[in-house]
Amino acid sequence: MTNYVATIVRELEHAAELLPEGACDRLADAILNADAIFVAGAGRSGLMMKAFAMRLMHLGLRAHVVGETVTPGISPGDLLVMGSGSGETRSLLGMLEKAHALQATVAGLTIRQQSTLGSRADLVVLLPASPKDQSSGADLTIQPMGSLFEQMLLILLDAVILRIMEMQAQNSGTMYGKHANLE
Ligand SMILES: O=P(O)(O)OC[C@H]1O[C@](O)(CO)[C@@H](O)[C@@H]1O
Repeated sequence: MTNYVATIVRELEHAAELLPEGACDRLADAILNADAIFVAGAGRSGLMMKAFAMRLMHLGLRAHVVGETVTPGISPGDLLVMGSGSGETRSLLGMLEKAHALQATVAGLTIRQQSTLGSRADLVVLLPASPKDQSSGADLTIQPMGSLFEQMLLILLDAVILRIMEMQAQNSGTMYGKHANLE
């Protein structure tokens, strides 16, 4: 019987080796230079972005999830971080244009530089994976649709959190003080 867990871990190790140099540093710098950080993504990609926003909040940063009822408007000096494997998810592209019109910076985490998100974001991090239609990168994964992308998104963003912790001399203890206490 195939050990699927081991197969997924091998896919992740391989994809991690293909990650562009300095991706974490560039994202960490953009986050620390922003007044507030907004995150957006659809479906499972969106869930990974929400997990990231939670850790940004634990770091004491002003983090918001686009679409939540309590999310304020974006302003100049803010950063919108979007995760989309295809880089073409329609609901996200409207936000990208709007954020630019409002003079916010956009960071895009996607697979293809030639996608709309990859070509229009101010800061682009390319993740080696396959988009949901598996039109490219299918040799990297046996998993369905965008699963490898979504896993890499979570791992890369967790690495960005570690980088910010290092830059700010924070640790799990300082962050745990901001953990939800009404759960
Ligand atoms: O990451 P993308 O290309 O924006 O696509 C998001 C969509 O893909 C999925 O994550 C499925 O792989 C859906 O949950 C979601 O609708």
